[in-house]
Amino acid sequence: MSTPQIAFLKGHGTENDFVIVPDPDNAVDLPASVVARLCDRRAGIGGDGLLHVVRSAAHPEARAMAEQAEWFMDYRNADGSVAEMCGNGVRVFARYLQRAGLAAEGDLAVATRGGVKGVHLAKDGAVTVSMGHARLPGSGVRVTVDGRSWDARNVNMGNPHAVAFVEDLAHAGDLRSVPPFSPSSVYPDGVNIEFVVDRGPRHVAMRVHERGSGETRSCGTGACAVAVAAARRDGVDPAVTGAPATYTVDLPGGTLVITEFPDGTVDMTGPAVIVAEGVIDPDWLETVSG
Ligand SMILES: N[C@@H](CCC[C@H](N)C(=O)O)C(=O)O
Repeated sequence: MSTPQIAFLKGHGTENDFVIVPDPDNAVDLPASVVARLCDRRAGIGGDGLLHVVRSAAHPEARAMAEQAEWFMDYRNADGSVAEMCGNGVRVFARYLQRAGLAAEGDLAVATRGGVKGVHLAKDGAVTVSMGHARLPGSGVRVTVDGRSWDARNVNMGNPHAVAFVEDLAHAGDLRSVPPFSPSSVYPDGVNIEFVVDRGPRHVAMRVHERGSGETRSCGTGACAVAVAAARRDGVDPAVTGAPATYTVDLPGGTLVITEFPDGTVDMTGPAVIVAEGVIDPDWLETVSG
């Protein structure tokens, strides 16, 4: 039997780039090995991750959310591993739905492994995601790169982050070749690590080493974790002041604006772009699926 043709798109949010595979009925088999080949920048299409677009009702992990959100973002990292949440991914996912005529400008809900997220597609092209609550479990960790080490704050945005304030972003070294953190009891499933410097009042810049993808040019959940960690470091807690706190976060691939509200929820706003679409060559797919 010949392999069926599978459509894909390519998109990015602040240069965190994704292969998008629309598959409403959850009919496409995407084992980790195939995802890793599709995300390979030389032998595949290339991406920091893959967005498998499935109707919630058709996916066992999302069926319970189908009443609240028609579409499920089945997110995979570039190495094929599964993650709970991807902030830039949700924005690009929503942009794809809009482009495909499956969502309109305004509000929609997207199911993720981290729960249902509210998304707003604005007229000016910006996309805002209600990311839910940031959790800051007490335990900190130590992050070491090239002989330098820093205390890092443990922030959970549905997925795990360790946020380290450094003197210079260059001190994070070559994050492509040096995984800066080894598995520990604090993060048995691995962790995303953010390196942060100040740029001005409520304005920071960061680099990130993503679990399952290596250094990327942006990470939405990471930017939220950084904004919340920076606020606490600055003595700002919206739950105490009763006023929202907004931080601007510069990343190598662009800028994200993060607001934490008095109820502890976090909104993230940034761009989302579709750059191409095509068809995966069935012969190639057969060789990598083998
Ligand atoms: N790039 C994403 C985060 C993707 C998941 C992450 N690598 C993990 O394993 O938790 C974002 O924009 O949030």
